[in-house]
Amino acid sequence: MATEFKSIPLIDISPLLQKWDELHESQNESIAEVVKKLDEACKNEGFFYVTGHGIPLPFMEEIRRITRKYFDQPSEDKLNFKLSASTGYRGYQAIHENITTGIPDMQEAIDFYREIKEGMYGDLGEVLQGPNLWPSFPPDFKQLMEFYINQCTDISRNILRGISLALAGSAKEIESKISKDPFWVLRTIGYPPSPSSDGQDNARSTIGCGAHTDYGLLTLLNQDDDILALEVKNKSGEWIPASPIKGTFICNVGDMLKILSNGLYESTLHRVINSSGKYRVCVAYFYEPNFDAEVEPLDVCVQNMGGIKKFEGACYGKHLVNKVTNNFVME
Ligand SMILES: N=C(N)NCCCC[C@H](N)C(=O)O
Ligand SMILES: O=C(O)CCC(=O)C(=O)O
Ligand SMILES: [Fe+2]
Repeated sequence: MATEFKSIPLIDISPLLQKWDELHESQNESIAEVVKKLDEACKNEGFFYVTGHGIPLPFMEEIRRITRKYFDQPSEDKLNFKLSASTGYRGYQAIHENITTGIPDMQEAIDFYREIKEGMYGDLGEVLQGPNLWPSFPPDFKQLMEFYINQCTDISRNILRGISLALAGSAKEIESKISKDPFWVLRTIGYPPSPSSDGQDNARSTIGCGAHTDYGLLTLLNQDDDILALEVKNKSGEWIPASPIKGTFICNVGDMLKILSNGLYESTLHRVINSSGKYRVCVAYFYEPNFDAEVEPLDVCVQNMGGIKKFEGACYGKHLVNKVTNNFVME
Protein backbone atom coordinates (compact mmCIF):
# COMPACT_ATOMS: atom_id res chain seq x y z
CA MET A 1 0.00 0.00 0.00
CA ALA A 2 1.48 3.35 -0.99
CA THR A 3 1.80 5.84 1.84
CA GLU A 4 1.34 9.61 2.01
CA PHE A 5 4.79 10.10 0.53
CA LYS A 6 5.71 13.57 -0.74
CA SER A 7 8.88 12.66 -2.60
CA ILE A 8 10.65 9.68 -4.12
CA PRO A 9 13.80 8.26 -2.48
CA LEU A 10 17.14 7.82 -4.19
CA ILE A 11 19.04 4.56 -3.78
CA ASP A 12 22.65 3.84 -4.66
CA ILE A 13 22.53 0.21 -5.77
CA SER A 14 26.28 -0.20 -6.42
CA PRO A 15 26.74 -2.77 -3.61
CA LEU A 16 24.33 -5.02 -5.53
CA LEU A 17 26.45 -5.05 -8.70
CA GLN A 18 28.65 -7.97 -7.81
CA LYS A 19 29.20 -11.68 -8.12
CA TRP A 20 26.50 -13.04 -5.91
CA ASP A 21 27.76 -16.57 -5.91
CA GLU A 22 30.97 -15.61 -4.22
CA LEU A 23 29.70 -14.02 -1.08
CA HIS A 24 27.53 -14.49 1.91
CA GLU A 25 25.06 -11.91 0.88
CA SER A 26 23.20 -11.36 4.12
CA GLN A 27 26.45 -10.84 6.03
CA ASN A 28 27.59 -7.96 3.89
CA GLU A 29 26.75 -4.70 5.59
CA SER A 30 26.55 -2.48 2.53
CA ILE A 31 24.21 -4.95 0.86
CA ALA A 32 22.02 -5.09 3.95
CA GLU A 33 21.75 -1.32 3.88
CA VAL A 34 20.64 -1.17 0.24
CA VAL A 35 18.23 -4.04 0.76
CA LYS A 36 16.58 -2.16 3.60
CA LYS A 37 16.22 0.96 1.46
CA LEU A 38 14.76 -1.01 -1.43
CA ASP A 39 12.29 -2.70 0.89
CA GLU A 40 11.16 0.62 2.37
CA ALA A 41 10.79 2.26 -1.05
CA CYS A 42 8.82 -0.67 -2.49
CA LYS A 43 6.47 -0.55 0.50
CA ASN A 44 6.02 3.20 0.77
CA GLU A 45 6.30 4.66 -2.71
CA GLY A 46 6.63 1.77 -5.15
CA PHE A 47 9.09 4.13 -6.89
CA PHE A 48 12.72 5.05 -6.35
CA TYR A 49 15.60 6.69 -8.22
CA VAL A 50 18.53 4.42 -8.98
CA THR A 51 22.09 5.66 -8.91
CA GLY A 52 25.32 3.63 -8.90
CA HIS A 53 23.88 1.43 -11.67
CA GLY A 54 27.02 1.47 -13.80
CA ILE A 55 25.61 2.83 -17.09
CA PRO A 56 27.62 5.90 -18.10
CA LEU A 57 25.63 9.12 -18.45
CA PRO A 58 26.68 9.63 -22.10
CA PHE A 59 25.20 6.25 -23.01
CA MET A 60 21.90 7.01 -21.29
CA GLU A 61 21.85 10.28 -23.24
CA GLU A 62 22.69 8.52 -26.50
CA ILE A 63 19.70 6.20 -26.03
CA ARG A 64 17.39 9.21 -25.69
CA ARG A 65 19.12 10.98 -28.56
CA ILE A 66 18.49 8.17 -31.08
CA THR A 67 14.92 7.86 -29.81
CA ARG A 68 14.35 11.57 -30.46
CA LYS A 69 15.99 11.31 -33.88
CA TYR A 70 13.65 8.52 -34.89
CA PHE A 71 10.53 10.44 -33.85
CA ASP A 72 11.85 13.55 -35.55
CA GLN A 73 11.33 11.99 -39.00
CA PRO A 74 8.37 12.64 -41.31
CA SER A 75 5.43 10.48 -40.33
CA GLU A 76 5.47 8.45 -43.61
CA ASP A 77 8.88 7.13 -42.62
CA LYS A 78 7.74 6.15 -39.16
CA LEU A 79 4.65 4.43 -40.52
CA ASN A 80 6.87 1.92 -42.33
CA PHE A 81 7.34 0.35 -38.91
CA LYS A 82 3.72 0.49 -37.85
CA LEU A 83 2.47 -1.82 -35.11
CA SER A 84 -0.56 -4.01 -35.78
CA ALA A 85 -1.99 -7.33 -34.68
CA SER A 86 -0.13 -8.93 -37.59
CA THR A 87 3.27 -7.64 -36.40
CA GLY A 88 2.72 -9.23 -32.99
CA TYR A 89 1.96 -5.76 -31.58
CA ARG A 90 5.56 -4.80 -32.23
CA GLY A 91 6.44 -1.50 -33.86
CA TYR A 92 5.52 2.15 -34.14
CA GLN A 93 2.30 3.68 -32.87
CA ALA A 94 1.39 7.26 -33.74
CA ILE A 95 0.05 9.92 -31.40
CA HIS A 96 -3.33 9.00 -29.85
CA GLU A 97 -3.11 5.35 -30.91
CA ASN A 98 -2.31 4.01 -27.44
CA ILE A 99 -5.25 4.04 -25.08
CA THR A 100 -5.21 4.19 -21.31
CA THR A 101 -8.49 3.80 -19.40
CA GLY A 102 -10.39 4.58 -22.57
CA ILE A 103 -8.56 7.81 -23.40
CA PRO A 104 -6.02 8.11 -26.25
CA ASP A 105 -2.60 9.15 -24.96
CA MET A 106 -0.76 12.11 -26.43
CA GLN A 107 2.40 10.18 -27.19
CA GLU A 108 4.04 8.24 -29.98
CA ALA A 109 6.07 5.13 -29.23
CA ILE A 110 7.76 2.00 -30.48
CA ASP A 111 7.18 -1.27 -28.65
CA PHE A 112 9.82 -3.99 -28.67
CA TYR A 113 9.42 -7.34 -26.94
CA ARG A 114 11.81 -10.18 -26.35
CA GLU A 115 11.47 -12.46 -29.33
CA ILE A 116 8.83 -15.16 -29.15
CA LYS A 117 9.48 -17.80 -31.77
CA GLU A 118 6.63 -19.64 -33.37
CA GLY A 119 5.03 -22.11 -31.03
CA MET A 120 7.31 -21.15 -28.13
CA TYR A 121 4.56 -20.77 -25.53
CA GLY A 122 1.73 -22.38 -27.45
CA ASP A 123 -1.47 -20.35 -27.65
CA LEU A 124 -0.28 -18.08 -24.87
CA GLY A 125 2.57 -16.61 -26.94
CA GLU A 126 0.82 -16.41 -30.29
CA VAL A 127 -0.46 -12.84 -30.05
CA LEU A 128 3.04 -11.41 -29.50
CA GLN A 129 4.89 -13.70 -31.88
CA GLY A 130 7.18 -12.27 -34.50
CA PRO A 131 10.38 -10.31 -34.90
CA ASN A 132 10.73 -6.73 -33.69
CA LEU A 133 10.37 -3.94 -36.24
CA TRP A 134 13.75 -2.30 -35.78
CA PRO A 135 13.97 1.11 -37.42
CA SER A 136 16.60 1.45 -40.13
CA PHE A 137 17.16 5.05 -39.03
CA PRO A 138 19.14 6.09 -37.06
CA PRO A 139 21.40 3.40 -38.56
CA ASP A 140 22.81 2.16 -35.26
CA PHE A 141 19.44 2.11 -33.47
CA LYS A 142 19.08 -1.68 -33.19
CA GLN A 143 22.64 -2.31 -32.10
CA LEU A 144 22.59 0.37 -29.41
CA MET A 145 19.18 -0.61 -28.09
CA GLU A 146 20.09 -4.29 -27.89
CA PHE A 147 23.20 -3.40 -25.91
CA TYR A 148 21.11 -1.15 -23.69
CA ILE A 149 18.50 -3.86 -23.12
CA ASN A 150 21.20 -6.28 -21.98
CA GLN A 151 22.53 -3.74 -19.53
CA CYS A 152 19.07 -2.94 -18.17
CA THR A 153 18.43 -6.67 -17.77
CA ASP A 154 21.59 -7.04 -15.67
CA ILE A 155 20.76 -4.04 -13.50
CA SER A 156 17.20 -5.20 -12.94
CA ARG A 157 18.31 -8.72 -12.06
CA ASN A 158 20.59 -7.27 -9.41
CA ILE A 159 17.90 -5.02 -7.99
CA LEU A 160 15.51 -7.96 -7.89
CA ARG A 161 18.12 -10.01 -6.02
CA GLY A 162 18.21 -7.27 -3.41
CA ILE A 163 14.42 -7.30 -3.23
CA SER A 164 14.42 -11.07 -3.00
CA LEU A 165 16.74 -10.79 0.01
CA ALA A 166 14.31 -8.38 1.61
CA LEU A 167 11.22 -10.47 0.96
CA ALA A 168 12.50 -14.02 1.31
CA GLY A 169 15.95 -13.78 2.94
CA SER A 170 17.64 -15.26 -0.10
CA ALA A 171 18.90 -13.42 -3.20
CA LYS A 172 17.89 -16.06 -5.74
CA GLU A 173 14.51 -17.07 -4.32
CA ILE A 174 12.32 -15.04 -6.69
CA GLU A 175 14.50 -15.75 -9.70
CA SER A 176 14.47 -19.48 -9.17
CA LYS A 177 10.67 -19.48 -8.95
CA ILE A 178 9.62 -17.15 -11.76
CA SER A 179 12.43 -15.31 -13.54
CA LYS A 180 15.23 -17.61 -14.60
CA ASP A 181 14.47 -16.72 -18.21
CA PRO A 182 13.06 -13.21 -17.83
CA PHE A 183 10.91 -11.61 -20.49
CA TRP A 184 11.50 -7.95 -21.35
CA VAL A 185 9.69 -5.07 -23.01
CA LEU A 186 11.27 -1.90 -24.33
CA ARG A 187 9.14 1.13 -25.11
CA THR A 188 10.71 4.20 -26.64
CA ILE A 189 8.29 7.07 -26.13
CA GLY A 190 7.98 10.63 -27.44
CA TYR A 191 5.62 13.17 -25.91
CA PRO A 192 4.82 16.31 -27.89
CA PRO A 193 4.29 19.36 -25.71
CA SER A 194 0.71 19.80 -24.50
CA PRO A 195 -1.09 22.62 -26.22
CA SER A 196 -1.18 25.68 -23.98
CA SER A 197 -4.14 25.96 -21.64
CA ASP A 198 -5.65 28.94 -23.47
CA GLY A 199 -6.46 26.69 -26.44
CA GLN A 200 -9.68 24.77 -26.99
CA ASP A 201 -8.19 21.46 -25.99
CA ASN A 202 -9.82 18.79 -23.94
CA ALA A 203 -8.29 16.15 -21.70
CA ARG A 204 -7.89 13.81 -24.65
CA SER A 205 -5.10 15.81 -26.14
CA THR A 206 -3.19 16.86 -23.05
CA ILE A 207 -2.40 13.69 -21.12
CA GLY A 208 0.84 12.11 -22.33
CA CYS A 209 0.03 8.83 -20.60
CA GLY A 210 -3.03 8.27 -18.44
CA ALA A 211 -2.84 6.82 -14.93
CA HIS A 212 -1.77 3.18 -15.02
CA THR A 213 0.37 0.59 -13.29
CA ASP A 214 3.15 -1.39 -14.98
CA TYR A 215 2.60 -5.05 -15.68
CA GLY A 216 5.68 -7.00 -14.67
CA LEU A 217 8.38 -6.95 -12.00
CA LEU A 218 10.45 -3.75 -12.32
CA THR A 219 10.53 -0.80 -14.71
CA LEU A 220 13.62 1.31 -15.46
CA LEU A 221 12.81 4.74 -16.89
CA ASN A 222 15.41 6.81 -18.70
CA GLN A 223 13.71 10.20 -18.97
CA ASP A 224 14.81 13.57 -20.37
CA ASP A 225 16.60 15.28 -17.53
CA ASP A 226 15.29 18.79 -18.11
CA ILE A 227 11.52 18.18 -18.24
CA LEU A 228 9.17 17.43 -15.37
CA ALA A 229 6.26 15.34 -16.63
CA LEU A 230 5.99 12.05 -14.72
CA GLU A 231 3.78 12.02 -11.63
CA VAL A 232 3.16 9.32 -9.04
CA LYS A 233 -0.02 8.99 -6.99
CA ASN A 234 0.24 8.77 -3.22
CA LYS A 235 -2.28 7.26 -0.82
CA SER A 236 -4.36 10.38 -0.43
CA GLY A 237 -4.59 10.81 -4.19
CA GLU A 238 -2.04 13.61 -4.61
CA TRP A 239 0.15 13.51 -7.69
CA ILE A 240 3.78 13.71 -6.60
CA PRO A 241 6.24 14.86 -9.29
CA ALA A 242 9.06 12.48 -10.24
CA SER A 243 11.42 15.28 -11.24
CA PRO A 244 14.33 14.12 -13.32
CA ILE A 245 17.67 13.59 -11.60
CA LYS A 246 20.49 13.51 -14.14
CA GLY A 247 22.16 10.14 -14.61
CA THR A 248 19.59 8.17 -12.60
CA PHE A 249 16.92 5.72 -13.61
CA ILE A 250 13.52 5.81 -12.07
CA CYS A 251 12.63 2.31 -10.98
CA ASN A 252 9.12 1.21 -10.08
CA VAL A 253 7.28 -1.88 -8.90
CA GLY A 254 5.07 -3.71 -11.40
CA ASP A 255 1.91 -5.78 -10.89
CA MET A 256 3.77 -9.12 -10.72
CA LEU A 257 6.02 -7.92 -7.89
CA LYS A 258 2.98 -6.65 -6.03
CA ILE A 259 1.43 -10.12 -6.26
CA LEU A 260 4.68 -11.86 -5.23
CA SER A 261 4.90 -9.66 -2.15
CA ASN A 262 1.26 -10.41 -1.27
CA GLY A 263 0.52 -6.71 -1.59
CA LEU A 264 3.29 -5.61 0.76
CA TYR A 265 4.73 -3.73 -2.21
CA GLU A 266 2.70 -1.42 -4.37
CA SER A 267 2.59 -1.11 -8.15
CA THR A 268 1.84 2.58 -7.81
CA LEU A 269 -0.32 4.49 -10.26
CA HIS A 270 1.55 7.01 -12.38
CA ARG A 271 0.87 9.29 -15.34
CA VAL A 272 2.64 11.68 -17.68
CA ILE A 273 1.67 15.27 -18.50
CA ASN A 274 4.15 17.19 -20.58
CA SER A 275 3.36 20.84 -20.13
CA SER A 276 6.98 21.94 -20.61
CA GLY A 277 6.48 23.32 -24.10
CA LYS A 278 9.22 20.95 -25.33
CA TYR A 279 9.16 17.51 -26.93
CA ARG A 280 9.93 14.94 -24.22
CA VAL A 281 11.56 11.55 -24.63
CA CYS A 282 11.47 8.62 -22.23
CA VAL A 283 12.82 5.13 -22.79
CA ALA A 284 11.06 2.58 -20.60
CA TYR A 285 12.60 -0.84 -20.02
CA PHE A 286 10.37 -3.43 -18.34
CA TYR A 287 11.93 -6.40 -16.54
CA GLU A 288 9.42 -9.20 -16.41
CA PRO A 289 9.02 -12.76 -15.12
CA ASN A 290 9.38 -15.72 -17.49
CA PHE A 291 6.68 -15.25 -20.10
CA ASP A 292 4.80 -18.34 -18.94
CA ALA A 293 5.40 -17.81 -15.21
CA GLU A 294 2.55 -18.45 -12.82
CA VAL A 295 3.06 -15.78 -10.23
CA GLU A 296 1.63 -16.08 -6.76
CA PRO A 297 2.38 -14.60 -3.35
CA LEU A 298 5.58 -15.95 -1.78
CA ASP A 299 4.79 -18.26 1.15
CA VAL A 300 6.91 -16.19 3.48
CA CYS A 301 4.97 -13.04 2.59
CA VAL A 302 1.67 -14.80 3.18
CA GLN A 303 2.89 -16.05 6.56
CA ASN A 304 4.11 -12.59 7.53
CA MET A 305 0.70 -11.21 6.78
CA GLY A 306 -1.24 -13.48 9.08
CA GLY A 307 -1.57 -16.36 6.65
CA ILE A 308 -3.94 -14.46 4.37
CA LYS A 309 -3.24 -14.84 0.68
CA LYS A 310 -4.41 -11.61 -0.90
CA PHE A 311 -4.08 -12.63 -4.54
CA GLU A 312 -4.78 -15.66 -6.61
CA GLY A 313 -1.97 -16.68 -8.91
CA ALA A 314 -1.65 -14.85 -12.25
CA CYS A 315 0.03 -15.94 -15.44
CA TYR A 316 2.33 -13.11 -16.53
CA GLY A 317 1.96 -13.78 -20.27
CA LYS A 318 -1.81 -13.73 -19.97
CA HIS A 319 -1.74 -10.48 -18.03
CA LEU A 320 0.51 -8.90 -20.67
CA VAL A 321 -1.52 -10.12 -23.64
CA ASN A 322 -4.71 -8.91 -22.02
CA LYS A 323 -3.20 -5.44 -21.54
CA VAL A 324 -1.59 -5.22 -24.97
CA THR A 325 -4.68 -6.28 -26.86
CA ASN A 326 -6.69 -3.59 -25.07
CA ASN A 327 -4.14 -0.80 -25.55
CA PHE A 328 -4.92 -0.11 -29.21
CA VAL A 329 -7.93 0.45 -31.36
CA MET A 330 -7.17 -1.55 -34.46
CA GLU A 331 -8.79 -0.74 -37.71
N1 LIG B 1 3.59 -0.90 -18.51
C1 LIG B 1 3.56 -0.52 -19.73
N2 LIG B 1 3.83 -1.34 -20.74
N3 LIG B 1 3.29 0.72 -19.97
C2 LIG B 1 3.00 1.22 -21.25
C3 LIG B 1 1.78 1.98 -21.35
C4 LIG B 1 0.88 2.03 -20.17
C5 LIG B 1 -0.40 2.54 -20.61
C6 LIG B 1 -1.24 1.51 -21.31
N4 LIG B 1 -2.03 2.10 -22.32
C7 LIG B 1 -2.15 0.85 -20.28
O1 LIG B 1 -3.32 1.19 -20.22
O2 LIG B 1 -1.69 -0.03 -19.57
O1 LIG C 1 7.27 8.62 -19.70
C1 LIG C 1 7.37 8.26 -18.54
O2 LIG C 1 8.02 8.94 -17.71
C2 LIG C 1 6.68 7.03 -18.01
C3 LIG C 1 6.11 6.10 -19.05
C4 LIG C 1 5.35 4.98 -18.43
O3 LIG C 1 4.94 5.05 -17.30
C5 LIG C 1 5.09 3.74 -19.19
O4 LIG C 1 5.26 3.73 -20.43
O5 LIG C 1 4.71 2.74 -18.59
FE1 LIG D 1 4.30 3.10 -16.58
